[in-house]
This record gives sequence, C-alpha cells and structure tokens, in this order.
Amino acid sequence: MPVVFVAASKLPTPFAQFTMHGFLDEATGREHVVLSLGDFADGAPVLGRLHSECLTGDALFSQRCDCGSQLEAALRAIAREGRGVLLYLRQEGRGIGLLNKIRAYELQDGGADTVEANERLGFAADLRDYSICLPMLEHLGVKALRLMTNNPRKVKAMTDMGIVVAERVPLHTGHNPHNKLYLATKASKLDHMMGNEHQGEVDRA
Ligand SMILES: Nc1nc2c(ncn2[C@@H]2O[C@H](COP(=O)(O)OP(=O)(O)OP(=O)(O)O)[C@@H](O)[C@H]2O)c(=O)[nH]1
Ligand SMILES: [Zn+2]
Repeated sequence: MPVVFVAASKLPTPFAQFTMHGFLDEATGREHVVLSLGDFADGAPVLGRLHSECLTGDALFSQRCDCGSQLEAALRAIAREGRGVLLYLRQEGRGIGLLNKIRAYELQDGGADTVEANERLGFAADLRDYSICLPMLEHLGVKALRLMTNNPRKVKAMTDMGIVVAERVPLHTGHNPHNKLYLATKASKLDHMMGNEHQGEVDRA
C-alpha cells in the first residue's frame, strides 16, 4: 500500500518558516512529516536529512543519544541555505517503537549495548525501511540529495531506490558523557562514520 500525501501547511520555527507536508503510510498507519524550504525545480541536489523519530531525544531533551541536537542542527543548516528538506520518519527506536525502546534502555542500564539490547528483545539491530521516503521525495520533486548523515545505510538505501546522493554531509553534534558508549557502538556495530570528516560538515550546534 502506498504512502500518500494528505495536506500541507506553513510551519514557522525559530530557524525559518518551513512548509510542512503530511503523509500517511497506508500499510502501517504511520503519519510522516516533511519540512521543506525553497524551490527544487532546477534539479540541483537538495540539502536533506532523513530523521528517524526519537521522542526522548527530539522532544524530551534526552542525552542518551544525539538525535535532538542533530534535528536542530539539520534544520538550522537548511535554514542557513534557504533550501532543503527534512523527512521526519515515524520509525521510533530504529523501528521497534517507543515502549520497546524503553525496554532496550532498561537492558542498557543493566550493561547491554544498544545492539545487544535489541537482540535480547528478539529484534534485529535496525528494523528501519527507507522505501517510504521515495513517494515523499517524488511528491516534492527531489531527485538528488546532499544527505546530512553519518549512517552509510541511509546513503545506500537512497542510491538503491534511484535517488542520487551527490554528497554525504557529516552531522556530528550532541556528543556528551551519557551517549559516549552509544555513539561508539553505532560506529563499531552499525557502521556509522564518526571520524573527523571535514568536507561540508554541518557546524556543531
Ligand atoms: N532500539 C533503539 N533505538 C534507539 C536507541 N537510541 C536511539 N534510538 C533510535 O535510533 C534512531 C536514530 O535515528 P537517526 O537520528 O535517523 O540516526 P541514525 O540512523 O543513527 O543516523 P544519522 O543519520 O547519522 O543520525 C531513532 O529512531 C531513535 O529513537 C537505542 O538504544 N535503541
Ligand atoms: Zn535519539
């Protein structure tokens, strides 16, 4: 079943006034949001972020992860450029949902790392499906991205579905003592690029 566009409105934020596009994934019932800024008609690669929902990091100021800081840095970068898209994907907890993420955090409080915790709960390390992005990008007329991410799986997923990733823009921000092990595990077990890439890097918030 498809991901269908439902409605669009203005969304004023401290960074810029974005246009907010709402989509329904009819297969799962999940409601996704895209914030866009500027015009994409010229076909030039668009500064973009595929941001997976993290209620704890995005809305509740959690320092267990880097999500809230990455969300803000990405919106600031798009605002600075006057052109870009942020897909806010409702794939909480890398796809396991909020309550299972809290179960996973409980196991992490007992010493497991982020991947071991998922596995002990019977889940793969990362259950996200990025195919939902294609209809949203097509709706907006975006064919090529300058993708703000440290996650090579996102780059591969876009390329595999025919979206050109003209550049990967590292997004290193929100590091603190509480998420040190989490970020190290993402680098060692989930292939995240946490090195000191400088090319086109988004400023730390
Ligand atoms: N299962 C699980 N999910 C987590 C944990 N910590 C954070 N998450 C989720 O991980 C996801 C992070 O998504 P993104 O911000 O898109 O980041 P990413 O895949 O790490 O890649 P980047 O683009 O480099 O940020 C969110 O859905 C969070 O809710 C954890 O310990 N366990
Ligand atoms: Zn998070």
